[in-house]
Amino acid sequence: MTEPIISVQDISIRFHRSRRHRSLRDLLFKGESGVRAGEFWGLRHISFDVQPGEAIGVVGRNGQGKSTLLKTIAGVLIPDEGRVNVNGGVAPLIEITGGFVGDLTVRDNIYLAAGLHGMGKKQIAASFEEIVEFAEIEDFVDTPYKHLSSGMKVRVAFSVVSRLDEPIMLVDEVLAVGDRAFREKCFERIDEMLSQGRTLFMVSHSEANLTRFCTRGLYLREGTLVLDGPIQEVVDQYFSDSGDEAALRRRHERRMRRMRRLGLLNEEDEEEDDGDEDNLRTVV
Ligand SMILES: Nc1ncnc2c1ncn2[C@@H]1O[C@H](COP(=O)(O)OP(=O)(O)OP(=O)(O)O)[C@@H](O)[C@H]1O
Repeated sequence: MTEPIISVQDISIRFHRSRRHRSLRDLLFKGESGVRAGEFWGLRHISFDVQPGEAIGVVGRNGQGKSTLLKTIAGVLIPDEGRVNVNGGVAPLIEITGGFVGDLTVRDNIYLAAGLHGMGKKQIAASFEEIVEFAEIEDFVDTPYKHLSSGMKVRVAFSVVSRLDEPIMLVDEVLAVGDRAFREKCFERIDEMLSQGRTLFMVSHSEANLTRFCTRGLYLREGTLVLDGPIQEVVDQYFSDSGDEAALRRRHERRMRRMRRLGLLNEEDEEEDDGDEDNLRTVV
């Protein structure tokens, strides 16, 4: 096995319920092993290694630590305990519009964002047309960023960040903002990046997206890693734990359609299966 590109060793992150940011005092006096009143563990004792080129899907219900984990890998959050080693640059497609400046034009923002990620002026100029074209905002390059619609903002940000030549990509649910056609373009771009051997971390609640891109899954519950394994196994466990009957039904229907296409299902089987909700969990 090669050297891991990401190594997460027993990390924990403590949050305060009533303060968005921890104070300097919190950062300096962190000797206690537990949490103080009003604090909780956003992440607790998380460990895993990632090999270059792996595509990892992170699942879990809302508020279980998925974004916190991605932000830690991006270096935006520093763990209170444990260590994270990231051996390569990161293209963070998470909260991607965050670094953009509302009063600056789209053009200036493209130069600013790409520059902050280490692209030289010449390099940006060479990619500028392509970035604008991918985002489909040709008519708005001199418009202040704040006047774009939220979908257009995400397009610009995705277009810039996905152009960065970084070996690690972090993708959060930001893509949910784009329309269907643009989302498909983004997915093609992610496919392209994966085929170049980049490493992917993707947070998603969509089984289709998780199984399309990822081979391995990490399942977070209350800030702890409850399962690290093949993506299908992790997704199955997640949906079954969350009792998401609608998702189970959709998955069941997809499986039936697949079997029908392959000629593995005859009409009698289909009649028997109709409305058999109780069997749903065992079939999927
Ligand atoms: N900077 C912060 N300060 C205090 N609490 C925080 C901070 N960031 C996250 N949290 C809390 O940590 C917990 C985990 O948040 P996180 O955003 O990682 O969840 P998530 O699994 O990504 O959820 P979702 O699916 O809703 O995006 C939540 O309770 C959240 O309120």
